[in-house]
Amino acid sequence: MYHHHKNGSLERRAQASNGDIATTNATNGTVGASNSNSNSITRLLGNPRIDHMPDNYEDLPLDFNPLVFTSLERHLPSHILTLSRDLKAHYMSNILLRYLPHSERVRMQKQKEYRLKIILNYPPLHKEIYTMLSENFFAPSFLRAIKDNTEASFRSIMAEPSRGIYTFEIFQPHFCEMLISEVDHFERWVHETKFRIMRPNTMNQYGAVLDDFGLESMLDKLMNDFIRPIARVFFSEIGGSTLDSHHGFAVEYGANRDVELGFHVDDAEVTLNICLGTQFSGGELFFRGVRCDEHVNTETQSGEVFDYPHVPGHAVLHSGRHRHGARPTISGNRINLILWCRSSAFREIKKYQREFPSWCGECRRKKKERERIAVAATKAELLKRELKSAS
Ligand SMILES: O=C(O)CCC(=O)C(=O)O
Ligand SMILES: [Fe+2]
Repeated sequence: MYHHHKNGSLERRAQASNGDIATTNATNGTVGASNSNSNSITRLLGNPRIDHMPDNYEDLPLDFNPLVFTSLERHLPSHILTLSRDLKAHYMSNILLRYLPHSERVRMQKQKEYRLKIILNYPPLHKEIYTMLSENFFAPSFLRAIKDNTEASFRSIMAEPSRGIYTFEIFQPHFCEMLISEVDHFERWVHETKFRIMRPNTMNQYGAVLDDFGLESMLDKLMNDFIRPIARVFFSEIGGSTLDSHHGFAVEYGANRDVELGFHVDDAEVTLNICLGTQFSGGELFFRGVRCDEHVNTETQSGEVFDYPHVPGHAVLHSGRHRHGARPTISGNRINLILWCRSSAFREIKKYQREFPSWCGECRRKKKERERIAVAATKAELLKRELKSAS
């Protein structure tokens, strides 16, 4: 991500990526894992068992997209196929890990150990927020819209105050309070035990990664069951229907906290930003148009300027490439839950796309400009011919 204050250039909000990978390539014949100290234990069948019905892995905490596991299961040797789902998942994880670069594998392993160390030691304050209980978490209007699962039902609870920016009520006040006190409780525990934690990203001094202290699976459910259905409708051209990993964290502003957040784009296809509270003034989000990598620092067009004042319990859903920042929180405290939702499929496809992306405001503007010039040239040419034949 890129970040700039008033005059500099945009900063990239750096955060170690979540470890998405491309699916493995099954060749014909046997795919042997290249590990010198295990001869033949991890061998896959080259041809899938078409008649085998694979397990569903969506509810397991896995390092890779559950769909990869479902596909890969058809390639398992028979002595593995009969094992429990957990063991099969473990076996397949080991295979998949070998397709990652060494550095990525090390990073994932370190993250796992880090999270485990926290989870084994940190005593949660509100156990009830660690598993998704939609009736207790969400505003009734939001739940109804998700249940209906149509564009019309989503539109009925949403505003789109500026192109590509959707706002709606999402959380019940009570749930916001519990989340805030859980984050406070965690911060206090960190302080008291002198535990060295990692901040959500390079731009925040404060705030906590919710995924690190036990909320990962709850947030995964939030993304899969509640946000992806919406993103599928409104962000389909930027991978909204294939969101498959997330980075979930809380940002805190006010006295003894961060003050503001500079201009940046997120390391996300789709960003969910929910204000949890409490009492504050200032802290507005400012948006300045969607940009592709190439145009991230280009000028803002007048139609792209949009400011949004946060409302507790309400969410803003936007493209991660929508350039934005947060104004200083002038008084009080503001705490927001941020869920960066990513699509490994979209990122993979993007690598091979040569055409201009239609979702970039600058690419669109340039294309229009080219069209305008072409039309003007054609008109001029026609006029010239008319004049010629008239004379
Ligand atoms: O403070 C906010 O509401 C914005 C936070 C944000 O943009 C981010 O964390 O990526
Ligand atoms: Fe952001």
